[in-house]
Amino acid sequence: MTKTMPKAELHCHIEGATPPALALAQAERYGVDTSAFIRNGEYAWQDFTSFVQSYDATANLFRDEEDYALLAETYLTEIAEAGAIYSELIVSPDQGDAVGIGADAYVRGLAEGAERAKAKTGIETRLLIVGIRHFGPERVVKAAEYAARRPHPLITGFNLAGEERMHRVADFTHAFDIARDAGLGITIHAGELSGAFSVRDALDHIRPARISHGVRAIEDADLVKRLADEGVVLEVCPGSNVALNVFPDFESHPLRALHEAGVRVTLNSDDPPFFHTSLAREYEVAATIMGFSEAEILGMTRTGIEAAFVDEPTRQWLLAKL
Ligand SMILES: Nc1ncnc2[nH]cnc12
Ligand SMILES: [Zn+2]
Repeated sequence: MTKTMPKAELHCHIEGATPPALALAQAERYGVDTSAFIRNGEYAWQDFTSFVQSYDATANLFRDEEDYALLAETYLTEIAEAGAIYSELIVSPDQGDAVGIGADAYVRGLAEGAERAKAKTGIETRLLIVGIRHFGPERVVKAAEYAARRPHPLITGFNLAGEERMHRVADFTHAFDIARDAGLGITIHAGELSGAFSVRDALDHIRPARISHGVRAIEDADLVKRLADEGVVLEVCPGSNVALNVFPDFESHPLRALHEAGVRVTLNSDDPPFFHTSLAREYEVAATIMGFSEAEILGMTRTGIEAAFVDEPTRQWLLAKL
């Protein structure tokens, strides 16, 4: 039912979108043993900590500008062929530093991949700079300062990801102030690994337009009402949440409850092959297991475009495609 529907996503970590076959090809090229993190053609991990280890090992298979161009082009072409018209990729300047090419070459490569995918398929892409929470507040400030320099026109937003159980949201207000003052769109991972308090902290200290996940707000009815009243958009990633055991199964996932409470929700894939999902599968699960109608799903896509970190002419152009 959802196969031919137009799709949009606001939340995908680009290295987390590496198809295992591409990771294996990169590993072969650089002579890397992948047996610790790829088994039988699938990513291997047991919990959030080992997921991050597998994620980082995969990311480190991309070592020059062209590698990052290939990664972005591969992923964006795949989702465009499945109906995606818009994608926001979460990108980490720390990753450019980790592989020794620096943030500028890293971003240039990803942007080149986005341009190639757009030329082939028409998909529109923006890049959101992410600070990594478990690297600590100082490194996150550095990521925000990098984003605030607006090193590439496709960079339109700032996010905070990583281990949510480390530090408190209030430790990152300075980083978000820097990003907000630079005119970037603001979103933050909260209410995924930690509970409703983390979402409330994000609203109180950061005032984000959107929240990455936010689903554990469901633990607090007053907070759900606040999200609805304030029109904060949740980037919901059901497949990721079930894979990481935030909720035991799709039947008990709160997407429908949040939607019925009037919260603005969108469908996203997070780190698709790590969580045995794809943007197309998220749409299909919403239809077949969660029972959303075609009109409701189209409404979530529309919400995604309304909340996208793009200029107004681009937003209107994307909305006209729905
Ligand atoms: N699901 C997730 N939560 C927090 N940080 C992440 N980085 C990549 N995927 C993530
Ligand atoms: Zn995420």
